[in-house]
Amino acid sequence: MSEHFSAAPGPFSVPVVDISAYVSPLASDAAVRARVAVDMARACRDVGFVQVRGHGIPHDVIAGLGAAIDAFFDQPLDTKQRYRTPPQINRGYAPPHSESLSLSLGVESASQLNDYFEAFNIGAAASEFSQLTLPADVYAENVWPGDGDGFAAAPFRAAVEAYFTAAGGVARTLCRVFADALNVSPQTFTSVTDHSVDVLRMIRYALPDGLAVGDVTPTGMGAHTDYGIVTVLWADPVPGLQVLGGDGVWHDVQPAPGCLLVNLGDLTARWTNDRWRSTLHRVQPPVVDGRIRRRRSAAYFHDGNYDALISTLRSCVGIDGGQYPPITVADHLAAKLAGSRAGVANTAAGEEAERVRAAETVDR
Ligand SMILES: O=C(O)CCC(=O)C(=O)O
Ligand SMILES: [Fe+2]
Repeated sequence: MSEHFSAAPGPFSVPVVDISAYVSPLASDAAVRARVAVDMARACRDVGFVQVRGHGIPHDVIAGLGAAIDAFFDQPLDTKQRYRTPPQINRGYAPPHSESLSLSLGVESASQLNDYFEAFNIGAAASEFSQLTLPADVYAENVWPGDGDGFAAAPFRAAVEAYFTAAGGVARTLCRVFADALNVSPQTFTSVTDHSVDVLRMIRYALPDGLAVGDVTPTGMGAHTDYGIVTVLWADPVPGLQVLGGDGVWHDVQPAPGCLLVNLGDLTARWTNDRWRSTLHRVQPPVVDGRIRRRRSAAYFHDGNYDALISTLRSCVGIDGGQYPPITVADHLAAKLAGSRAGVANTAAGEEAERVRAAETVDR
């Protein structure tokens, strides 16, 4: 049976799904979980973004992350630069313009005012998997900042690690929901995520003082799709994130109160033969009197084991066959990161690049 995978008709909105029945499965009813899975399936099919409520991350862990982000980024640029790593290592400090997200799709950055976000990345390190031999670049060791003027290293690390663990738990819970929503065994996910390439990217959007913006709208982070299985996003509840709807228009999206934003990545789109969407998004914080409103975010990327082979699920192939050849997580991530971090345009993303160009003509 073939299925039509176009966007749902009607106005754009990001559905809210409460996953608490999966966070505490022993205290919940199977019928309630089944309802959650149905709602999740619809959101993944129609939008590719979900407002996730009932995720179970304690308020103080989230508050600790916000304080840690402020503490690190408030330091002088020279101090932050000490924690830079080579572009192929997704760890440590990334100053403004060091990543070009639009190049991950093969679309050149149109302006110097693009990709002005700064980031600090941590991730799953090879030393945490002593029983496995993992590549040292993909599973790079973390670069933790030292004490600085007014910056205390130990509480920063404790807060960031606490959030990393909690967000990883949410990503794994989501995979249990996804398995039910796709009617596949939970092992479909657990078998490719026991040493998942997970990264937390903490981000701050700020324009350099005195920069003349003119009538250009700067883009904090260029249009892109995420690369992996699923992304769990915490963000300040202010405008900036824009999601490309099935209507070809960019829509502003903010986290709803008490919710984390969750979006699917390219590997899930490949797995499901685009039955579920890896949705294009970008960040464009509004400029008021030459200044942008403070915006912080933290994206937890759950990308799967580097050596996992992602082949379209049998139930999603349909009569036309799958459109994606099998690919390892490592090969897929390498092509994407070569674009965003090393400036080599990804030529394998023609369809997404087309959608970005089409939306740009609607924009202006
Ligand atoms: O800052 C945001 O809200 C989104 C960040 C994002 O899309 C990413 O890091 O991939
Ligand atoms: Fe993203």
